[in-house]
Order: sequence, then C-alpha cells, then structure tokens
Amino acid sequence: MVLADNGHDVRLWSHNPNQVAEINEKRQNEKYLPGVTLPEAITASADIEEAVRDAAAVILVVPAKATREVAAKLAGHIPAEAVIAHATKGIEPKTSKRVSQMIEEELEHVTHRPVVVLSGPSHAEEVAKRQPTTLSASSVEMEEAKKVQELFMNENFRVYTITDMVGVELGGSLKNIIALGAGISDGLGYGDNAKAALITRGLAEIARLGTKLGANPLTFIGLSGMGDLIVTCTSVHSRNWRTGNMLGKGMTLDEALAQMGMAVEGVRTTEAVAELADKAGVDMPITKGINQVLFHGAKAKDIVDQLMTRLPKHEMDDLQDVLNAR
Ligand SMILES: NC(=O)C1=CN([C@@H]2O[C@H](COP(=O)(O)OP(=O)(O)OC[C@H]3O[C@@H](n4cnc5c(N)ncnc54)[C@H](O)[C@@H]3O)[C@@H](O)[C@H]2O)C=CC1
Ligand SMILES: O=C(CO)COP(=O)(O)O
Repeated sequence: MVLADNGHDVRLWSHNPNQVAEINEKRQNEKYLPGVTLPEAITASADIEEAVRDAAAVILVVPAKATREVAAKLAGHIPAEAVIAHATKGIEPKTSKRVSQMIEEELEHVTHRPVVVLSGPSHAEEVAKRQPTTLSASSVEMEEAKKVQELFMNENFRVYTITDMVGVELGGSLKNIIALGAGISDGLGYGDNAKAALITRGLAEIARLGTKLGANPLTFIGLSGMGDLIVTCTSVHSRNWRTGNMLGKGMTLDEALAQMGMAVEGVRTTEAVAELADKAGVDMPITKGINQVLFHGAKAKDIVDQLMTRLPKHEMDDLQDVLNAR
C-alpha cells in the first residue's frame, strides 16, 4: 500500500489462488488485513514469473521458514537490475543464518546484488491506516539502502538508512523472543515493572549477542532495535505478544499457535537463538528461559522465579561486554 501510494505499480505474488482472486476481485485481504480496501495499483498473481517480470524491485515478506523456498522459486525470474529487499524477521535454526543470508545463498547463481532489509516498529494494521511509521532500510551497500528509502518514503512512512545489516536483522528478529516473554508476563498477571524489566534486560542480551556477531552496539538503540522491541512488547497487534499472553494464561503452545493462525516468528527464533547463544558463548538467560517454556515443559512462573533469584550482578557488566566486543 505504501508503494502504491507512492505511485508505483505493485504486483503481489501469493501461493494461495483464493487470496489472489480476493485481492483482484474484491480489493480485500480479509484474513490478514480485515476492513482495508487495497489501492487499484495493487494486483495479485499466483504465477511468480509473471509477478516479477520487468520488476524494478522485488521484496520478499514471507515467514522466515518459507524464505529459502520462495527465494529458490524466484531464482531465474528476477530481473538482473532489480533491487532485492526483504522485511522478514527470523533466524534459521541449526544454520543461525539471517534472512538476507538465506536469500543471498538461494540467489547466488543468479545475482550477487546485496540484499536490503526494511525493518522497524511497523505493524501492518497501522501502516494500512496510513498512521505515522518510521523504519530503517539497511544494506551493506548504502546505495542499495537509499534506493529502498526512496521507493518507500512518504509523509506517513519515514525511512532512515543504515549499513549495519547484522545489527538491523538481529534486532528485528530477536525482539520477537522478548515480546513472547512480555506477553507471558502480562498473561501471568505481572505488571508494567516486569514488562519494563524484560524490555531493558532483553535489549541487554540482544546487544550482547549482536555485538559478538559483529553488529554496532548503537544499532540496538535505533528503530530496528529498541523501537521494534517497544512496539512488539506493548502493542495489541503483536502476534508474538498475543501468543505469549495465551501461554501466560495457561494455554499450550500448540493451542496458542492454532488460535493465532498467522506467523509467530518468535517461536522458531527462540529455538534458533538459544542454540546460537551456546555456540557463541553468550549469556542469554531470558531467551533460554523462554526456550524452556516453549519447548521443554517449564512453567513460566518458575522461570520468572529463577531469573529473579540469580546471583547479584553489576548492571553495567553487560554494557561493558558490549563495548569491549567492538
Ligand atoms: N505483520 C506485520 O505487521 C509485520 C510482519 N513482519 C514480518 O513479515 C513476515 C511475514 O509476516 P506476516 O505477513 O505478518 O505473516 P502472516 O502470517 O500474516 O502472512 C504470511 C503470508 O505468507 C504466506 N506463506 C506462508 N508460507 C508460505 C510459503 N511456503 N510460500 C509462499 N507463501 C507462504 C501466507 O499464505 C500468508 O499470505 C514475518 O517475518 C514477520 O515477522 C515484519 C514487520 C511487520
Ligand atoms: O515486527 C512486527 C512489528 O514491527 C510485527 O510483530 P509481530 O510479528 O509480533 O506481530
């Protein structure tokens, strides 16, 4: 919708022919964006080749677990000059790859163009109402990030550029783990103090892992770090917060995911990051605790008790680690 508002012809590809028909015939996408009328400049197709033919830019926004499959389908059809961007948030279990790395691997025989990530506090429900939203466009090549900034930027949608791709992708992906935790905390009946603690100490562990993996610590206080962490931990729109909330109220993970019926990236990301923290030797007690709740039958209340009764620490120990990692 932002691209259509900016005067671009937008072709959506979907693997679901019913969704394609609904978008083209009714200008609606009832399951995912109820009540929103899509601009005429948006057309949908179930044929990926037709969708990307002669495209100036190709933007992947499928759930992280579908990224490789869809990028592989795109290979061979992507125009050589097309800007390639994504807005997906997740880390691949086992490989610990970021989404841009998965896309680059699947397209490496076709193009070596650097991928751009568009990330930040941006629930689709509010973007569709044209409410003020700010994001970061990041690529290792500033020129590529600027192209995405120029495509998307308008009076409701402000895009900043940044070249710290590692920090932007990790911030956008790892905040979903903490949002699950914030939802669990609210579901257990804990208050704002607990949520503020999760957000702040969550950011500390995101920054600790991120800098170990090469990110700039300052990126984590930017839109794709602190900004997205705040919106996802506090917004009723967040699927991660809502899923956590159901868990805190006693539902099983399967029940909560069935009720959501949409991508809840934090679940798979928690598993991936708990593994990655061990590989990287980084202390991530909140992520590890949420992993225990999601996959190992731990009771959320017991995990909170464990987190609260760990050995006393100096608050700035973590920040010193982050700075030392630079
Ligand atoms: N919804 C939001 O406000 C935001 C979402 N994101 C990210 O965007 C990504 C996608 O999220 P949503 O669109 O919200 O999820 P969603 O669950 O609302 O929609 C996912 C779409 O992907 C399609 N899909 C699923 N598996 C597929 C496959 N194997 N091949 C092709 N298509 C497939 C589904 O049919 C559906 O149309 C996630 O990584 C999410 O974190 C990022 C920023 C904001
Ligand atoms: O990343 C998002 C907002 O910026 C979307 O968060 P949820 O996936 O939790 O809805």
